[in-house]
Amino acid sequence: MQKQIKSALISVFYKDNLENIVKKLGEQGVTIYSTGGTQKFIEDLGVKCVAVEDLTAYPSILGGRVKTLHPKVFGGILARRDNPQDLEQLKEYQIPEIDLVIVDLYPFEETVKSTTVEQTIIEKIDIGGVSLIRAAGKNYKDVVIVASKDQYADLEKVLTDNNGATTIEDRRGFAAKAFEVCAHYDVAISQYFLNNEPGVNFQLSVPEGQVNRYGENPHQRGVFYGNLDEVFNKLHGKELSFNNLVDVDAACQLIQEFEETTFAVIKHTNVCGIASRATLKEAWEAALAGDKESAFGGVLVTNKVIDKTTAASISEIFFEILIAPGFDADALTVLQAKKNRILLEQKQPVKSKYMFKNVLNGVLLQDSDNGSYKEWTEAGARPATPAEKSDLEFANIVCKHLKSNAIALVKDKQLIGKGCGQTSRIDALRHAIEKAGQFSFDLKGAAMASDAFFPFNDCVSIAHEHGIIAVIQPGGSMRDNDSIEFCKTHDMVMVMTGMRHFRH
Ligand SMILES: NC(=O)c1ncn([C@@H]2O[C@H](COP(=O)(O)O)[C@@H](O)[C@H]2O)c1NC=O
Repeated sequence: MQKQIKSALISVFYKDNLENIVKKLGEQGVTIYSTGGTQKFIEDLGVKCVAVEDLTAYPSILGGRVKTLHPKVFGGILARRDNPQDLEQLKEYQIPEIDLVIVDLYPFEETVKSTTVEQTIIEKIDIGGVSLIRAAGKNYKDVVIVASKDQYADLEKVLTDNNGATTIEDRRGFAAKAFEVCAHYDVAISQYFLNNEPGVNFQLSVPEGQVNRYGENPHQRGVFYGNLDEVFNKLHGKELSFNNLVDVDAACQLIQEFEETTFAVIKHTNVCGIASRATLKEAWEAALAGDKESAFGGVLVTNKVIDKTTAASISEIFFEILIAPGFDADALTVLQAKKNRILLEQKQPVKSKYMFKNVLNGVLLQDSDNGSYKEWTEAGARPATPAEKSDLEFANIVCKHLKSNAIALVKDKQLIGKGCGQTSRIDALRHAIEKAGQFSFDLKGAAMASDAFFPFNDCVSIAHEHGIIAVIQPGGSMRDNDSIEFCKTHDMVMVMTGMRHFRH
């Protein structure tokens, strides 16, 4: 049923972009009630407006903490227009009906970001505004609720297209958004009180959901809740897909572990090629050489600005996405020659405090795996040489970013073989060795990382057969000694970090 707006209560924090609405309401003869600052804004536009204090016959008190919280306001919003007793009571207490409520809440989240002064933050917890939104949302059958400045344009459209009349579908739509606004607002407040730690309930409210073309597969829906623009400037290419976003995240998480000039190639969240070198072009070539076959259609990432020479070399292969902290202008020209590539300039690191996973009828939450060991224990035949040490450290980081069970084989800061997502560690090693063989890498003198301990000495024994001389692993198996003894008697280095990096 169409309903004409005859009266409105407006109480907004941000007044910008409200002019047209106020003027339209004025032209349409709508009675407007308003609070202090908003009232002044409306009157300055030359539109008539009734002060809420005049409606309630009560002043704004406690420095504005109580201004709209009054039965004369809430009665007019909550009264069911098809309920004779409600209407009778409105008459009895001289309460006018309110058909439209426009609120923009105190900016709580922005305030938390801009100050640590508790009192300033607490004062930005809106009480009256949220109550108005809830009341109008509850009575959506009769009342239109505009709960945020983000909806001014939608209201303006209704006022223009329909001359101030709304359908029940319009009002229900506004109500749905209204409760979303309140829920998000309350989650932000509770996160503040919880110091951003997980509470008793699982609470997360991420605004700005962007619908992906589809989910992991075309028959699945997908939505990204987050703000890509905060992290990247998209310099070229189409919209990122659901799977692209997953890979981009994996790529960023990996590359930010490296300070030296490093290039990596990611496929299905796993790193298939990575190398650190003196120059970017060398790093790129060494990363690609690690597994040229898998690199096809991959996500490429580096921690240095892309120069023209490297861009020309990268351009020779087919890739989906290239992420870098910057692109030289001439490099960009080279890379933009093909339209189907996505080029992302990364503005800031990807920081994620927690990870979530839906399981059974709930959600698992854990800290992100930002941990790294303090000091390793030498447990093999001899201490690692500086070159072995750097390869072991490199391999350990790479392994942390591979799906379990994972093994990474590294030589001269280049990934030369990896096995991941395997159901046994020994299979992961076999696969890593096969990959190294496929691209003719000599494993003699290579370093091996394992994401978790070795339950038997089979892995170190196979590694030894292929010339691998240094091993990094967390340790912690009941039979650690079997692997340790093997290394000791076969002149192999073994270091134990005490920190496992499963990635299920
Ligand atoms: N206390 C109240 O009764 C109350 N009623 C409305 N507000 C808020 O006051 C603000 C508008 O105030 P003003 O019109 O004075 O600029 C809005 O953000 C609105 O959400 C209130 N403020 C906080 O709760």
